Amino acid sequence: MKLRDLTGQDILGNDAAIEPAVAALEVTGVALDSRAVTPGDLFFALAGSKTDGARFIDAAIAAGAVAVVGDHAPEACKVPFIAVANPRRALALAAARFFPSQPATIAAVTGTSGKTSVAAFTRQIWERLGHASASIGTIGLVSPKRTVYGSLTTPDPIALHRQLDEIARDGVTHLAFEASSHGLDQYRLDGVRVSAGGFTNLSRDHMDYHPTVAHYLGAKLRLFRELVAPGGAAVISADHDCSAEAIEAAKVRGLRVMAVGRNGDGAGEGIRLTDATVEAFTQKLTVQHRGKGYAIRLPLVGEFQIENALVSAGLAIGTGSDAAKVFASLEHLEGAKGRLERVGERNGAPIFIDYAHKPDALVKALQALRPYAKRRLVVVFGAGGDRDVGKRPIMGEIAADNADGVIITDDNPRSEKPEAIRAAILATAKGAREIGDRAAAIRTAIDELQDGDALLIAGKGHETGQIVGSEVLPFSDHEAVAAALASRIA
Ligand SMILES: CC(=O)N[C@H]1[C@@H](OP(=O)(O)OP(=O)(O)OC[C@H]2O[C@@H](n3ccc(=O)[nH]c3=O)[C@H](O)[C@@H]2O)O[C@H](CO)[C@@H](O)[C@@H]1O[C@H](C)C(=O)N[C@@H](C)C(=O)N[C@H](CCC(=O)O)C(=O)O
Ligand SMILES: Nc1ncnc2c1ncn2[C@@H]1O[C@H](COP(=O)(O)OP(=O)(O)OP(=O)(O)O)[C@@H](O)[C@H]1O
Ligand SMILES: N[C@H](CCC[C@H](N)C(=O)O)C(=O)O
Ligand SMILES: [Mg+2]
Repeated sequence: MKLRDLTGQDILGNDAAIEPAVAALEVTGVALDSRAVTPGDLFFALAGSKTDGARFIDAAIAAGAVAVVGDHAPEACKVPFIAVANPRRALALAAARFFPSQPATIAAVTGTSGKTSVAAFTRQIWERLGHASASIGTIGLVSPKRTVYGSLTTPDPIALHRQLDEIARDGVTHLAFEASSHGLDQYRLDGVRVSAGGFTNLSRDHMDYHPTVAHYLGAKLRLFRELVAPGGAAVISADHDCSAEAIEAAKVRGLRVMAVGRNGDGAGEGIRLTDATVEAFTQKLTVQHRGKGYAIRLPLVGEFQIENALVSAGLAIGTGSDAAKVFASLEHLEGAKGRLERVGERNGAPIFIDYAHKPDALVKALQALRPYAKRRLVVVFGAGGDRDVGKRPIMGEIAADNADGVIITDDNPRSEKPEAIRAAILATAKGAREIGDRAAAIRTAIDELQDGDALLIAGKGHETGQIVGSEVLPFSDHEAVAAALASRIA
């Protein structure tokens, strides 16, 4: 591929004038990290949160980079340097050129909570309707031919576009993926041909990264303002304070707005939830779409899963699937791993693993489990290190207010002192106990369960490791529960 194919005016903007000899350079790859450069690559020097990629230009050239793209030229550069106003966006668009195939139908979902669930549900709906379907997000890539564990919710643009190209060539026609606020803010998903965008909700999260809530919402709304293709669908949960702003952003772009939820547009394109009742571990729903009523038995615990299911249904309908078939398929949904997942019971008390690691999710998870606790509702949780410190006391208070027994333990301490993280939560979690060792905390909570209790183990969901310092130690809440239950039986 020639450099000009990756750096057209549409990618670089009008201020980038490239000499013909440079434009004709042969480029064999794109790279955003000097340590990953291979000979023939075009290196993108990105200013980041920890360091500046411009510091690694010489290292990239030494590794074989044939040209460099960045926003400010270094004093001396041994290979052609192309200056652009927005190197991150240029990288994503170049990556889309380099990895050109994409599934024909792509839905992206954003929102503080529910993205992983919506991506998984949308994939399952399409699958049931006979489409070769995949999802990409926090739990990695799930597709018919390959399943790859992921580390970021929205992968970096090179990894993302490479995966899109691979799955499209595998025959995947339908993809649902998660658009995190970091991903949107860092232009990781630019260049993806998004047919429909979904928006679940907005609550406190990532205040270590976004300077204000408005900035956080603004990042999420990039999905509608800039990324969903013209004429595409915007499926928006209508039951939140920010719903009107999201709907407005989509309308301004001329997208097909589908408002879903209790305030959804049941007479028109959206989906209105008209009734919901809990029945054992399922929920009976009635919904309305284009004026027609549908009854659905959703096989999931947690009121919030209704929102996720309706956004998913909207994404499938908004990309052309038959409404009646879509609603029928909701009866077969399986929750994403570690999302209010019932993993066992002791003395008749159900044990749930959930990924609630932010305040709103913790409230919702505890409220969802209240009907299953005739006696005590117990929660075991902590908070991740090197992340928003402000959420810790808020989550402590939520646990104290919404549970009858609270054990504060470690999540992923990362570079922080685990006892300091626990102390910040304990400060507001009145009556809570402290057991730092997560396996021991889970064991203790399970040991104490009696008939009529319910246990929530929150924060790590599907995770298979615990990040302590820079090490990832093998750890899974699922395995810890299984071990605790086995030790009681033996
Ligand atoms: C804070 C953040 O979002 N950082 C992301 C960002 O890195 P950065 O550009 O800020 O990195 P940096 O370390 O400052 O380095 C700047 C540049 O120098 C380059 N470099 C650096 C060192 C070197 O030797 N050579 C070199 O070229 C780096 O590759 C980078 O391009 O861009 C990188 C490439 O896309 C991401 O991998 C990286 O994610 C880090 C690993 C991360 O932990 N991100 C988390 C916070 C995140 O993105 N989470 C979201 C949300 C999850 C949720 O919703 O809860 C997600 O989508 O997962
Ligand atoms: N629609 C929702 N409203 C409120 N809370 C939710 C909703 N959906 C899920 N949750 C809570 O958030 C947790 C994470 O859900 P999920 O993984 O689907 O969201 P996510 O947006 O992908 O989160 P993350 O950004 O951490 O990857 C769940 O375990 C549950 O506690
Ligand atoms: N994508 C989120 C996941 C947090 C999960 C929680 N277990 C923690 O470590 O804080 C993050 O990286 O901020
Ligand atoms: Mg997720």
